[in-house]
Amino acid sequence: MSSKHPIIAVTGSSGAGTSTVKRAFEHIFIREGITPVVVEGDSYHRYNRVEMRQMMAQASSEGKNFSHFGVEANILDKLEILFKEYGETGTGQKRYYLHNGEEAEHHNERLGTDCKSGEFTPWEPLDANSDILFYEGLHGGLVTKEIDVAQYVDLLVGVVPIVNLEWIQKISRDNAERGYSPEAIVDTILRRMPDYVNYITPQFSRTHINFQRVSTVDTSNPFIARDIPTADESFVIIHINRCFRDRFHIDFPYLLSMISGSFMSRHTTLVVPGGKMGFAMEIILSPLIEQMVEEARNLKSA
Ligand SMILES: Nc1ncnc2c1ncn2[C@@H]1O[C@H](COP(=O)(O)OP(=O)(O)OP(=O)(O)O)[C@@H](O)[C@H]1O
Ligand SMILES: O=C(CO)[C@H](O)[C@H](O)COP(=O)(O)O
Repeated sequence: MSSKHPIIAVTGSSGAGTSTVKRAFEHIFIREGITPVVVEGDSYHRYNRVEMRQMMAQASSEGKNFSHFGVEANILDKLEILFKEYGETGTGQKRYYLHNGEEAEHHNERLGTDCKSGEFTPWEPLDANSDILFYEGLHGGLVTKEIDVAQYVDLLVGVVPIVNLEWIQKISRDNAERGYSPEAIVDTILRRMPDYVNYITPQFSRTHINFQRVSTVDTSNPFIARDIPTADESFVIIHINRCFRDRFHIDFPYLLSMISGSFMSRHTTLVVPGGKMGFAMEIILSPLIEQMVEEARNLKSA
């Protein structure tokens, strides 16, 4: 943990809604006058799309499991090094994984490169003089025997819909925005399942705060669902780790009075209507982030 150069990580499975939550954080940063450097977890994949397909075919022919959720398909030792370096000096390098032609065009224009969808941009230095590093991706809370990414994270947030909802969100997004067939997406979910259990879910016991969306409509068969349940068709369960709650003096009675329709289901767990998720994030997280950044600025100027 570094209080001079704080790191915030939003971690969740593919389709969980981490990109959506990232936008909520970006609004907080703009409003609070905070300059972040943003690191996308997908840029720590080890292989580009063509290489990954070759690796998956090879693993499959050997009867092995291989997916983006696992450690072998990613350079998580480098992610750990980035977090350590940023925490110590506020510096480091980043790159982007290009999911589609639109992202490729945007970064090619910016960098004068000719990268294609499914490839990485070249590594580039992080912008100097940032207030915080903001990571969004699959492995912000990862700990294995060899790698410990979580140790450097000052605020670790889990985004975890109930699993049927997560699958509906993934199938819908990958079909509409990434052009994959529903059958191909279900194959990906199945192939990733062992790594999901071994590497993704354990992270949610290390998070400081989890946001878990639960739907109030029938999602019993997520594989035939046509629409993503809307905000009004859901609640969000917000679980705050006890030590973290004490460190930042999180005041549940205040939150209950501010968020209409909210209630406590346990002494560390607040439930809010789905439509209030953005607002809840804002009033819970803004003061914590403000405090972290203020402490960091004081340390830097001391
Ligand atoms: N709170 C929400 N309410 C309604 N829809 C949501 C919510 N969160 C996410 N979604 C929808 O679920 C889909 C997946 O969300 P998102 O793209 O944020 O996932 P992700 O975790 O960033 O996935 P990846 O890591 O694969 O990019 C999107 O279509 C998004 O609009
Ligand atoms: O979802 C992901 C991780 O969250 C991967 O970024 C995604 O699967 C990349 O693979 P492809 O570009 O082949 O779709």
